[in-house]
Amino acid sequence: MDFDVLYLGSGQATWNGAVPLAKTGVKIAVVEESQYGGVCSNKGCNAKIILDKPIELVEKIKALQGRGIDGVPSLNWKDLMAHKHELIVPQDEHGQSRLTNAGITTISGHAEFVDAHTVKVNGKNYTADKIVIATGMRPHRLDIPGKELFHDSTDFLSLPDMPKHMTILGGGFVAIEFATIANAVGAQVDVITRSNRLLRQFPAQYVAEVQAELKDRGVRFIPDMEIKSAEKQADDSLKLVGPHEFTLETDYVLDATGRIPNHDQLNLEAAGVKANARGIIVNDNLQTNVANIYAAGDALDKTTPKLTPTAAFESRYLAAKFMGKNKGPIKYPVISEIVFTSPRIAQVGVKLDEALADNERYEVEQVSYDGDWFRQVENENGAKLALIFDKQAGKRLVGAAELSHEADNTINAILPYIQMKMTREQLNDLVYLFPSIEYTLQRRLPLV
Ligand SMILES: Cc1cc2nc3c(=O)[nH]c(=O)nc-3n(C[C@H](O)[C@H](O)[C@H](O)COP(=O)(O)OP(=O)(O)OC[C@H]3O[C@@H](n4cnc5c(N)ncnc54)[C@H](O)[C@@H]3O)c2cc1C
Ligand SMILES: NC(=O)c1ccc[n+]([C@@H]2O[C@H](COP(=O)([O-])OP(=O)(O)OC[C@H]3O[C@@H](n4cnc5c(N)ncnc54)[C@H](O)[C@@H]3O)[C@@H](O)[C@H]2O)c1
Repeated sequence: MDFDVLYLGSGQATWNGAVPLAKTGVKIAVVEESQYGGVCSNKGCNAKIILDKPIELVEKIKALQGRGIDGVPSLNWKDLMAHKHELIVPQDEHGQSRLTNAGITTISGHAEFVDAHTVKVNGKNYTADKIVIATGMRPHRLDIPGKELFHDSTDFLSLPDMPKHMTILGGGFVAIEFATIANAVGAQVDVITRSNRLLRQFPAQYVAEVQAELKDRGVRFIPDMEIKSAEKQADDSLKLVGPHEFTLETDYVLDATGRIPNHDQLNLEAAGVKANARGIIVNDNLQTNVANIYAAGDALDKTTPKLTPTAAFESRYLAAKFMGKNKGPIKYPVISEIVFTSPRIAQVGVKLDEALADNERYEVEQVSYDGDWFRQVENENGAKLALIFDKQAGKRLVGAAELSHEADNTINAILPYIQMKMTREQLNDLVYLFPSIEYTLQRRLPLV
């Protein structure tokens, strides 16, 4: 065999485990057909947050007008994009050197199975004892006439000029985060959804507040609408056509209707690996139906969220298994999620909507920050936190959700309490900085 372990794809689901595994002397190769480091590093989370942060900053400055700050700075898309390029362009090279510095062989090109132990790249066969499929997902594209006129999240993250009128199809993470960004830098934004519910995985009441805020800022929502076709007009604008004589003229269409796994391009049949439209099918050891082939990250058919931290967790789990350190099934910890809207919505553990629907089991404490002096330092109105307690487990804290500009920090602070099932005594032994979100939470959390 050429290698002990061959990883297909170089994203979070690969390098988090492959790098420490290589340091134990295991002979590893990674095949990558695009940019090293995968979607998150090159055309996902990192690029998005660079464009988002200045927008959050301006929102915070707006809230302090007349409270010590006079004047709102303007956002400049071209410079913002140049700043993004400066930070993101080196990620590809950095992603490759992170692997080679650990002694991993990198193979650039498209991988396809030849059999269960052999993968072909650029016409050359490579054999390995174990193979990990970590090939992630790509944007789903609507299959309608005129679809070639649409753009995806990767295009948006490199847009040289912000169009005057942007139309976004979909109501998920990408649609709403990018609507927030495009609106903030001055585009007229329309969001077209096939239902009337955005961001299904987040609390309905918080999503409604984010949607109302976006409407106030000028975003138009067109619910219950499925676009049937698109055509280019003489003046280069685009015309979208829907049922009941619906038409809309726009300058740019972002198709944000989800992501699909890349396994259809792996010749899985040659290895006999089973998959479905959601991803590669694995058991609770992340092992496919073919004993020496495993899968991790977005490539999986899984119910856990397809996010960077879950891909990294799975990658570390497999590496520990290959080191012989971990023989049991994967045990996911509580998982936190955030949508980078403005304000943000973040959550961890048991979901708020589920808790509200089951008051036999859960007790929900709704906390408003409007009367909290520390959270009013930035004059943020309407920020709120929900704490979810399990009545059947001694009223233990099992979930939390927050709507605020600081939701990421709050939920990160609450996560260890839930994951570690911390008691009041253990919590009292933590001496936090003052003033800080963690300090305020420490006093507020009624732990058992
Ligand atoms: C716009 C956007 C924003 C996001 N923001 C966030 C966020 O804020 N927080 C968060 O947690 N998650 C976010 N995500 C999700 C996150 O990017 C993914 O969950 C994460 O990248 C998954 O890592 P992965 O290693 O499983 O897959 P990927 O990062 O997709 O890596 C797979 C790699 O495999 C390569 N590949 C595919 N097929 C082949 C082949 N046949 N041969 C060789 N190479 C192949 C691909 O080129 C790719 O580099 C975002 C995603 C997008 C699109
Ligand atoms: N903040 C974050 O953590 C973050 C940010 C961006 C993306 N992501 C990850 O990336 C993945 C993809 O995000 P996304 O926004 O592309 O997908 P998504 O699944 O969140 O949203 C897809 C949207 O498109 C709609 N849709 C699907 N098919 C459609 C059709 N045929 N016609 C009209 N609408 C249709 C869905 O109803 C949904 O509103 C998610 O799994 C998410 O985990 C995470």
